[in-house]
Amino acid sequence: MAENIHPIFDSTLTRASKEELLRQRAIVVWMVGLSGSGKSTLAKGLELALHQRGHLTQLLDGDNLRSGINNNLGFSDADRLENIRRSAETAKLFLNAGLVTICSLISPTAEIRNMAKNIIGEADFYEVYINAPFEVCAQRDVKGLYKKALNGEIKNFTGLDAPFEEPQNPDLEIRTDQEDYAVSLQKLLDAIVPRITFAALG
Ligand SMILES: Nc1ncnc2c1ncn2[C@@H]1O[C@H](COP(=O)(O)OS(=O)(=O)O)[C@@H](OP(=O)(O)O)[C@H]1O
Ligand SMILES: Nc1ncnc2c1ncn2[C@@H]1O[C@H](COP(=O)(O)OP(=O)(O)O)[C@@H](O)[C@H]1O
Repeated sequence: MAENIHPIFDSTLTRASKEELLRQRAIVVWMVGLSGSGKSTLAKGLELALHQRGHLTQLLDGDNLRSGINNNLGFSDADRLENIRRSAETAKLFLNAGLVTICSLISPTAEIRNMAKNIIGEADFYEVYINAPFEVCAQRDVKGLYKKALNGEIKNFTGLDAPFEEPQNPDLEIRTDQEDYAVSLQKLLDAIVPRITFAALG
């Protein structure tokens, strides 16, 4: 626990000043779902579509974060909790810089997602459940991980021998087993664009 620290607080240059500069409202879009459900594909697509509409964005994807800031973490419960804690703290930095911040991490338990929501703040946390059943993800097996996990070559694999608790009350649910990429992306855009559209006050 950090002691004897005194964070600076600048009341002149606020997040609102930065949002005004960027002509957008900042938000954290937190995508939850099994490996292979479509998080990274949709996160990338959403980021590009928003960029093309003139928004400044930042994508934080689990695999990428685990290649850098989280590269000392594995897939135990404790490491996943720390992985999400650091990822949420990182997202909060981008949020406070006024960016539309898109996070795509499995985030497998209610405890983990609540922690992320508490770090970021409920008002700025938009949870999207990218839902595809385990069997569909295993069939897709984009990275060959399901085959390895089912052969016992990977331990603590989400949905197999590590838990995945479905979000009970997400802000948005996308069924990637029932709708194609274009439909899924459009649903995301319909939900997010109004929330980041800048409307000058007064
Ligand atoms: N055991 C196990 N279980 C699940 N996933 C595994 C595992 N080992 C490696 N991978 C790869 O790690 C990516 C998930 O990392 P995350 O940081 O999103 O996971 S978590 O939120 O901490 O649970 C995940 O990426 P996605 O497929 O994009 O979800 C995998 O590429
Ligand atoms: N509606 C959809 N949205 C996103 N991806 C989809 C959809 N339908 C099928 N897919 C496919 O599912 C796979 C998802 O892989 P990926 O985005 O890497 O998942 P994750 O990041 O959750 O592990 C891709 O091969 C993608 O083409």
